[in-house]
Amino acid sequence: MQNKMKIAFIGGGNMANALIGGLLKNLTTAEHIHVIDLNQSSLDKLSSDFGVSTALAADARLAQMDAIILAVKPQQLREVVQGLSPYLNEQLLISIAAGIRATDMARWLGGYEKIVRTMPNTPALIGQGMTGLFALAAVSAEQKQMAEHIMQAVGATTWLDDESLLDAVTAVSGSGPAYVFYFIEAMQQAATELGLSPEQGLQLAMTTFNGAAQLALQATEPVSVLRERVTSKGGTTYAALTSMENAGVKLAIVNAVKAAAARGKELGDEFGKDSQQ
Ligand SMILES: NC(=O)C1=CN([C@@H]2O[C@H](COP(=O)(O)OP(=O)(O)OC[C@H]3O[C@@H](n4cnc5c(N)ncnc54)[C@H](O)[C@@H]3O)[C@@H](O)[C@H]2O)C=CC1
Ligand SMILES: O=C(O)[C@@H]1CCC=N1
Repeated sequence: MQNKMKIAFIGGGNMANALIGGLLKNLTTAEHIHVIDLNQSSLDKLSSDFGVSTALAADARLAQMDAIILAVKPQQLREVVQGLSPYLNEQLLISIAAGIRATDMARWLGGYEKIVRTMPNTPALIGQGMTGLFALAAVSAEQKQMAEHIMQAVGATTWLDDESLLDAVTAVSGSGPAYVFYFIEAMQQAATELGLSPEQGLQLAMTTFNGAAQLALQATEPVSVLRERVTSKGGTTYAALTSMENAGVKLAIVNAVKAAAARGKELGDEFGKDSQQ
C-alpha cells in the first residue's frame, strides 16, 4: 500500500519541496503526487524537478488521494481548508502549518476529523528532519501509520498526546534550525574578527557543529558531561563559557524558545474558537 500511496500538497513552497524530495526517494513515485499552488512558476519548477502533476486550484483529483498535505502559511490555512470540503471522503489531512489547531481545522470543515497536525523542519530537505505529530481521535491506526511513514521519509518523528505540546515542538525543532544558523553566523563573525578568513570561519563553525552534534548523538553520557570534557579548569573554553554565563546567554536562549512557543499559541488563538466562528 505504501508505494502506491497517493498524496496531494496544497502549497508548493519550501516545505512541500523538502517533503516531496524525501517521498520520492523513500515512499512513492511522481505519478502519485499532485501539487496545488496559486503560483504557476512554483508549479512549473515542481513539475520539472520532480515530474509531479500540478494544478492552480483544487479539483476532483483530490477525492482520489490517500492523504492531503496542507503546506500553506498559517494565515492562508482557513481559506484553503474550507475549499477542500467538496472533495473529502475519509482521506487524511496532514497540516504542517505552525500554530493552527487541528480542532479548529475540524470545526472549519463542519466536523471532519481525519486530521493529523505536524511540525517538521527544514533539514527535511536532506532527509535529516525532525517532525512532531498529533492526531485527532477519529484518525485510524492505519492513517496514523501513513502520516508517520510520510514524515519518516524526511527524518525522525515523535507523536504527542497533547496538541498544545506541538507549540513546544515548533519552538524547539521547527524553528530550531534558525537558532543553529544564528550561532554559526556568530561563530563565523568571531572567527573573522580574530583574523581568519570568512571561508575558514564558516568551515570551522560548521564542522564543529556537525562534529559536536554527531558526538552527542553517539555518546552514552549526558551532553553536560561532553561539555565538561572540553572545559579545562582555567582554560580557553572555561573563559568562553564564563563569558556566556555572565552575558546570560543560556537564559536568553531559553527565553527565545519560549517566545517562539508563545507565538505558536498566539497564532492558534488568533484563528481559534474565540476569535472566529
Ligand atoms: N519554513 C519552515 O522552516 C517551516 C515551515 N512550516 C510551516 O509550513 C508551512 C509552509 O511554509 P513554507 O513552505 O516555508 O512557505 P512557502 O511560502 O515557501 O510556501 C507556501 C506556498 O503556498 C502557496 N499558497 C499560498 N496560498 C495558497 C492557496 N490559497 N492555495 C494553494 N497554494 C497557496 C504559495 O504560493 C507558496 O508556494 C507554513 O504553514 C509554516 O508554518 C513548518 C515547519 C518548518
Ligand atoms: O517561523 C515559522 O513560523 C515557521 C514554523 C517553524 C519554522 N518556521
